[in-house]
Amino acid sequence: MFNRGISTRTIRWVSVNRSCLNTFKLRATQQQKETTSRFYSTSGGSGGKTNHFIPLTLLGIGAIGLTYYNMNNNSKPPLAAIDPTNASIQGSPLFPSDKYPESINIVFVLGGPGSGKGTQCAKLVDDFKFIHLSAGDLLRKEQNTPGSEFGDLIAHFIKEGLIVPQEITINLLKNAIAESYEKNGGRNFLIDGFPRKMDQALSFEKIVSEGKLVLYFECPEEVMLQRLLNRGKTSGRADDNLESIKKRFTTFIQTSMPVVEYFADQNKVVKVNCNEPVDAVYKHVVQQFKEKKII
Ligand SMILES: Nc1ncnc2c1ncn2[C@@H]1O[C@H](COP(=O)(O)OP(=O)(O)OP(=O)(O)O)[C@@H](O)[C@H]1O
Ligand SMILES: O=c1ccn([C@@H]2O[C@H](COP(=O)(O)O)[C@@H](O)[C@H]2O)c(=O)[nH]1
Repeated sequence: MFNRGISTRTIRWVSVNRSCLNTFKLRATQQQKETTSRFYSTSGGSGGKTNHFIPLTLLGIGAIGLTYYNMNNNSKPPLAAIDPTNASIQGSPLFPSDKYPESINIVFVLGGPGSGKGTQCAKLVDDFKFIHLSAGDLLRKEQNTPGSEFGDLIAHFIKEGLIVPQEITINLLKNAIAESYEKNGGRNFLIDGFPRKMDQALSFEKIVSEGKLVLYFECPEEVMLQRLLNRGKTSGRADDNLESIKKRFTTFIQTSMPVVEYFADQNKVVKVNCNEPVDAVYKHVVQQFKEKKII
């Protein structure tokens, strides 16, 4: 019924050749630099003519050097040609809200790493038969699928605490939702740890379905850090270590919080304090869901 495969158009950039992974790594490094540099970018201030001269000269030399380098390395595809984050996903929603007003309820579950999203989702599944789809779990599963051409790429982004190119994650989610819908019909879906970036939020609603609500767990960083370090003793996750955790926190604040704000502006966010015992947090969640008529 639904188109399962990751479309040719979607993966054209990945199947160019294996050396693409290096380009994505470059892209990942750029993603890190871009977000970090936001802290340092200031407008106006002390710069006079002499202050601009040196950086501009260096920039000019750099541009010439880069052009020369590219001319001699034309076996590598230009970054923009294969950069999936530049590609806007086209298509009509799998579940348009006018056709599926009631049968599909999408709840996005967001919160910092270790805030307890998975723990609370598991309880909602037990009590209310939600379908729980964790974007991180789907990515890890794809990463561990023998022969997956995305395996190395996903592993790299996860270890660096960065957001995997949206096409991959959205297609994994879209397929999982379609599969569940075929099997069970309309249901309440908890989409855990997604959308983590604005492009994902916009594309998902364009090609899958509108999000009805965002359950957002608010938690002090220190609490999340201790939870993750503790989980790391047994989880076997490549990103449950201090270095990756710090990167994940940075990505969350700089890249994922704007998504929460975007949905808050639409009055779709319910906020729950997760710095309480599991059952106390759960009580708040259930209460909020009842108020919003999700359950
Ligand atoms: N309210 C809580 N109090 C104490 N510990 C908790 C609480 N909620 C979850 N934990 C523990 O904290 C750790 C992280 O929880 P969980 O995996 O649910 O977080 P998460 O938000 O899904 O994390 P990630 O985004 O990294 O996947 C787990 O070991 C879990 O048992
Ligand atoms: O939409 C998403 C969701 C997750 N990721 C990557 O996966 C890891 C782990 O996610 P968890 O939700 O903590 O399991 C996350 O740090 C990202 O690197 C993603 O890229 N896109």
